[in-house]
Amino acid sequence: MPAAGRRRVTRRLRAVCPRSHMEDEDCPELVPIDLGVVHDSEPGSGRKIPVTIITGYLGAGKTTLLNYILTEQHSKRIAVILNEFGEGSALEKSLAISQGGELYEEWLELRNGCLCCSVKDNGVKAIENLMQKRGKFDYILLETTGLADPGAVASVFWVDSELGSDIYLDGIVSVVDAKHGLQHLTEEKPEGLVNEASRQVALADLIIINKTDLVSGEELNKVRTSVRSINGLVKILETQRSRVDLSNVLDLHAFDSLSGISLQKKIENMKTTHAHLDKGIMTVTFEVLGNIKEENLNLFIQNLLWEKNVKDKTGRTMDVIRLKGLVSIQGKSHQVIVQGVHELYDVEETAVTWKEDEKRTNRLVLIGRNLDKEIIKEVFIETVTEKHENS
Ligand SMILES: Nc1nc2c(ncn2[C@@H]2O[C@H](COP(=O)(O)OP(=O)(O)OP(=O)(O)O)[C@@H](O)[C@H]2O)c(=O)[nH]1
Ligand SMILES: [Zn+2]
Repeated sequence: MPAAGRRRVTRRLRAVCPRSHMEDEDCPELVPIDLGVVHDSEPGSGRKIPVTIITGYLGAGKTTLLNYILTEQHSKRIAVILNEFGEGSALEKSLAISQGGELYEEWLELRNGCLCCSVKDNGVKAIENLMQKRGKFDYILLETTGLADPGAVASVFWVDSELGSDIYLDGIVSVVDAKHGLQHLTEEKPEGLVNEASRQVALADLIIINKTDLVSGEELNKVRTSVRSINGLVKILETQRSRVDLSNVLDLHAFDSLSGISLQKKIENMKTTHAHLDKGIMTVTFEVLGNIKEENLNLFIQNLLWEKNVKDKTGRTMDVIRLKGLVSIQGKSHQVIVQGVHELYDVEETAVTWKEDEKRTNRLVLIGRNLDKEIIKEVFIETVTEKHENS
């Protein structure tokens, strides 16, 4: 039984991948090839290690950002995981650990290769095992390949807190190339697939538009507008050589209840969505007053993310990539935050209480395709006001 007021729902059979080794319970082991000095592993410290995913299209400036963080941040022992973590085939992973401005690289062997899908929790386990051998890191930075879907990688790390993992997902940072970003974002994929660049922007908690030295103010404006039209919630920074104030990148707590306060501000400041010309990804937000039941909220989210039976006017399935919300659950004095990535979602109480004179309300933000705000809002109202019997 999940602890009261805290619930992570994962539907593993659906949420993972079509491969056949789902039954395989073997844990891949990250093996440090050079077993050098073993550091204190601070037993029993109970401290959880944040993981920041750094994504962005080919050549956007991800590695430049990583290197910048490693040179700027001396006080933390940062582990950097490079290359195709989370993708199927590679047997070796390079893992670089930085300490005191020096970088140690290690090659890691994955015994049974696949870190994605079935082994998703084991991927985290592998890092935990390594920390046991090598001492704890303070922070983990993970660079995905330019064509990766960060949602899949995020799912690996957004693990059930009840599993007692040492690691938590802190945030997703996407680097966008100021010069070529627009071209990547508008690229048409066959069969109406979402292009990778848009997906990376949709999932991001922070966007860094990099290489601003290569574009005019007007071009930069276009990229910014395009990014904003996809993700109405994300913070956008503009950089050269990915030089960014690190407090904007690290410790975002974008996936836990601590983000409740900043989420509220962001939702309040969000401009109402403007009409969209393209059929790409966009952000919609709506608000419904009153208290709702948690079971009805679950039903709403599951219809959207799992059953995918919410359609737009023309019968197309609404495809939600990212979901965030602050809701008011009946009988709970605290605001509740809802988070979703692909088919995983989480409902968690925040530290913020509803004030006595405050109107109880539910605000949701959805990022995805074929989203029709009016229809979603209607479906939400229907679902939360309907009487669902307890069996
Ligand atoms: N002009 C300019 N070049 C930059 C800037 N930032 C990075 N670069 C260059 O762009 C190239 C790609 O940068 P990387 O950091 O390797 O990009 P990446 O996203 O890690 O690339 P992949 O891992 O290959 O997808 C390098 O040659 C960088 O030196 C910038 O702000 N301006
Ligand atoms: Zn790179």
